[in-house]
Amino acid sequence: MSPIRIAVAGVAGRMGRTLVQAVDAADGLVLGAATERAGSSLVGADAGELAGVGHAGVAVQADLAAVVDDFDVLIDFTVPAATMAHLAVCRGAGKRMVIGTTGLDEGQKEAISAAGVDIPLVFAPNMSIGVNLCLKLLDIAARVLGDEVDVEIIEAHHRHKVDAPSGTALRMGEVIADALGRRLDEVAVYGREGHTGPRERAAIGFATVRAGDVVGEHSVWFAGDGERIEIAHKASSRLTFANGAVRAARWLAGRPPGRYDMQDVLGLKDLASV
Ligand SMILES: NC(=O)C1=CN([C@@H]2O[C@H](COP(=O)(O)OP(=O)(O)OC[C@H]3O[C@@H](n4cnc5c(N)ncnc54)[C@H](OP(=O)(O)O)[C@@H]3O)[C@@H](O)[C@H]2O)C=CC1
Ligand SMILES: O=C(O)C1=N[C@H](C(=O)O)C[C@H](O)C1
Repeated sequence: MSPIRIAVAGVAGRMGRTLVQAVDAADGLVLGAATERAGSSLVGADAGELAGVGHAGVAVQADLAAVVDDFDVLIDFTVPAATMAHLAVCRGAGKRMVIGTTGLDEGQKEAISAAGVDIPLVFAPNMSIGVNLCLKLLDIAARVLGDEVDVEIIEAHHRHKVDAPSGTALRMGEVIADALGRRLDEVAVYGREGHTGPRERAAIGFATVRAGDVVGEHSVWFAGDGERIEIAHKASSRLTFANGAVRAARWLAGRPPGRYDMQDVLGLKDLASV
């Protein structure tokens, strides 16, 4: 069977380089193309050398459309505007996509859903198995604990991260709000300062830390009277996300068009809930 040819967008970024390492280590996958922002000094460099895995024979391109015949699946962990441009190219050319970019607005998320009519794509704010298992655990915890507890989501990331709260924290909030029959946009409280008054019972609070080289940490509190449950995940290597993206790229082969997420890839939607 011929290998699945992967394109990595934003290949000079923290995730871009890690994705090239993960593709290099994966059976049945080969790096077919790599892109960077137009104007980057790294356009033209060898993508394998950039990622520290040796010469790959894949020169970094500024324009995804120019290399559209060189890949089967695009893995995109970049910035929202770039992801939207790449989505248009992939939709037009019938290419599959794995999208990990966070910080997208509602219109951009709708554009991803619309592209899912024509191409199969996986879109998830966190590709790690552990976080996706936590999403399932959060759904169960919220259904069991109901309105008896206060829910607070605390996340920490490295100093370079540009969006807050993290896409993962927001997804955790959505899962919990859905389980409790609440609307996240009505109950979310993003940070607190000054004379806030007492806590609203239905609120779902978010707290954000940006510091040092923290890869990604999420902790959800379900705090009641007399006890507190915490469901927490700590990523210590970006390979956990990159390996999840590689798994998603493999899973997409032969799928009909649709917008999927990592719960689909991992088969977690089939697990019984409470
Ligand atoms: N879903 C998941 O599991 C995970 C998601 N993420 C998300 O992935 C995204 C990237 O994170 P990270 O790697 O840390 O960020 P980086 O800033 O390190 O990487 C982003 C890269 O994209 C490049 N880029 C910008 N515009 C374009 C363009 N038009 N074409 C090609 N490349 C472009 C940037 O170039 P330049 O710097 O020159 O502008 C940069 O090299 C974030 O949204 C983050 O939240 C991160 C980890 C896990
Ligand atoms: O920017 C990051 O680094 C990460 N972003 C994702 C998010 O916003 O949830 C996932 C991961 O925690 C790392």
